[in-house]
Amino acid sequence: MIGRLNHIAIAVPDLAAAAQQYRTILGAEVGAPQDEPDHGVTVVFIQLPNTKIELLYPLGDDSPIRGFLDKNPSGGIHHMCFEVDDILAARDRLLSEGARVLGSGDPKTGAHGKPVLFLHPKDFNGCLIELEEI
Ligand SMILES: CC[C@H](C(=O)O)C(=O)SCCNC(=O)CCNC(=O)[C@H](O)C(C)(C)COP(=O)(O)OP(=O)(O)OC[C@H]1O[C@@H](n2cnc3c(N)ncnc32)[C@H](O)[C@@H]1OP(=O)(O)O
Ligand SMILES: [Co+2]
Repeated sequence: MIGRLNHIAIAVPDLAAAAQQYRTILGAEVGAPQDEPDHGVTVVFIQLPNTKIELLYPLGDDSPIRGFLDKNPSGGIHHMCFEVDDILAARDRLLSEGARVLGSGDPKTGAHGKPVLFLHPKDFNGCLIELEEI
């Protein structure tokens, strides 16, 4: 069911500083900040040869990553995103296996304009998993 690793997301306390670090010290190809109000974050994507890094910064008062940054003030790996062919079939299979799908359970449109869902970290060894339909 899960396919390629689409991105690894890192929540950061300073988005501009983190982007600059990846651009200069790590010599990576760094995109421009993208506000995603529907998700409560501003994101910066870093293109790598085999996947992407998604830098995350809270946007708005009820950002879902605010709590994470309060607990991890220096930042940290926030989630992994796997690609799936059919996100509704994936969701239904996960629910039938007892996994929790976060939010309403219906996919939202993610940063790439594709449907995404999130699975509770407590159900997957402490890792927050995002699924993105390709
Ligand atoms: C533009 C879209 C973009 C894209 O790629 O397309 C995105 O990726 S948007 C990314 C931001 N959106 C989300 O993360 C949505 C899903 N996340 C959530 O709904 C929340 O973050 C949630 C429910 C996972 C955690 O919320 P919160 O921290 O406020 O809740 P709790 O404090 O009750 O946490 C419960 C429990 O989970 C642990 N936790 C929280 N976040 C993570 C994490 N990222 N990885 C692993 N574990 C996490 C937290 O420490 C609590 O554990 P406990 O042992 O009970 O303390
Ligand atoms: Co993501």
